[in-house]
Order: sequence, then C-alpha cells, then structure tokens
Amino acid sequence: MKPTIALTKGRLEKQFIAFLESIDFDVEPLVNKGRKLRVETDTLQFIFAKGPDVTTYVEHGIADLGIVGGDILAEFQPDVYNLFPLPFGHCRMAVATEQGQVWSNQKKKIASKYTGITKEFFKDKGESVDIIKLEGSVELAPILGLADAIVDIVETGTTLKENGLVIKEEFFSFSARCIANRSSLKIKRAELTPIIDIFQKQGGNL
Ligand SMILES: Nc1ncnc2c1ncn2[C@@H]1O[C@H](COP(=O)(O)OP(=O)(O)OP(=O)(O)O)[C@@H](O)[C@H]1O
Ligand SMILES: O=P(O)(O)OC[C@H]1O[C@H](OP(=O)(O)OP(=O)(O)O)[C@H](O)[C@@H]1O
Repeated sequence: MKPTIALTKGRLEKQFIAFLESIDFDVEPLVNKGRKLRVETDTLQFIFAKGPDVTTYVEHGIADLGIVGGDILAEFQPDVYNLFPLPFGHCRMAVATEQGQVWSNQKKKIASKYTGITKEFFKDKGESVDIIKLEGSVELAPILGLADAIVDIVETGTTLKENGLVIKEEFFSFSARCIANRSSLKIKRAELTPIIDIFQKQGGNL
C-alpha cells in the first residue's frame, strides 16, 4: 500500500501543489484530477478533504500524513503527531469589531467558526462571553448586529477592511502543518521518513 497523504481542499491544496512543484515533484496528476477526490501517483496516494476531515482520516490511520491549517489543529485537537510547519497558509487568529465600537464591560456576543478557540481565548482572559457559531462570512455578524465581535482568520486584512471592521487583538499566528498518524510513523517509518524529510528540509528553505 502506497503512503497516503490527506490534503485540505481549497486554498491549502493550491499552495501545497505549488510547494510540491517547487521541489520538482510531478504534480500533473494532482493538477488534472478533475473532480476526483483520490489520486495515485507512482509512489503516493493523495486524498482531498475539508480540513477537519483531514485530521479525522489521519487520526484513524486511513491517511498516514496530512496537510492541514494550524487553526484546525487548535480547534479540534486531534490525536495525531503534529510534525512541523509548512511555508504557506500563514494567517493570524484575531478578535475584530466594527470600527469605533466601544468595548464595554457588559457580556459580549462573539461570532465565530472557531468556537473552541474562542472559548479558550476568553476563558484565559477570565471573560464570560456568549459564542455564536457561524459557518463562514463571519464578518457579517457585527455589521448586522448579530454579535459584538468576531474571532476569525486574518491574512491580508482585506476582508475586515472592506467590511468596516478592525482588529482588536491578534492572539495566534499559524501556517499549514504536516501531521502524521501515530502508528503509521512506527509501522511505515521506512516509507514515510524520506517524504517527511524532504517536506521538512525543503519547507525550511522556502
Ligand atoms: N484567508 C486565508 N489566507 C490563507 N489561509 C487561509 C485563509 N483562510 C483560511 N486559510 C487556511 O486554509 C485552510 C482552508 O481554508 P479554506 O478557506 O480554503 O477552506 P474552508 O475554511 O473549509 O472554507 P470553505 O468552506 O470556504 O471551503 C484553513 O483551515 C486555514 O488554515
Ligand atoms: O484577511 P483576508 O486576506 O481578507 O482573509 C481572511 C478571510 O479569509 C477567510 O474567509 P474565506 O475566504 O475562507 O471565506 P469564509 O468567510 O466563507 O470562511 C477568513 O475567514 C476571512 O474571512
């Protein structure tokens, strides 16, 4: 059985393929996969899934390695080896509010896709908040009065800016990371070590 790598679809998939290309890996089967969710090359099998599901496939040993955002690891805390950062997917997690919002002492409503991270953040501050779970377009929540603030990913800051929001506090910087199934690292050490080494070494050079 070829080693299996689970890739996060979307942004990270594109950036990971560019990374593979930069280390002279033949990415043609990945680039031309169409709607296929499983692609085999001569040496590897790739599967494509949403970030939280990448961690599930790796945790269950269906995938040996995974490429996933640090945000997903912080939110879901899967039981996997969190091996090393990759040189793409750099973002920050931030609390943001409407420009000019007065931050009173009253209990706040915080909207986020990341309820676990939000809960931990305010718990560490000793502040009790009501958390409202959203699935995306989180920046809408303060504008429309659903929440006082959001906790969300910021990369360039464009989405915040174009929606009249400002960062109140940044608290977590992260990038994409390479994760591994705990047993695979022992059982398939011989096959996985060269892959891990090249990702880690080349990642450091970019
Ligand atoms: N604006 C961003 N810039 C860079 N990386 C990002 C950004 N937003 C998210 N990411 C990273 O990419 C990963 C995948 O995000 P992406 O937006 O592609 O998928 P998603 O969160 O499942 O959203 P969607 O449901 O729109 O596909 C995130 O877990 C995070 O690590
Ligand atoms: O700082 P920026 O460069 O503007 O990037 C940040 C935006 O990117 C992500 O949203 P995404 O595009 O994944 O859409 P979503 O709101 O549906 O999650 C994130 O949730 C922010 O909204």
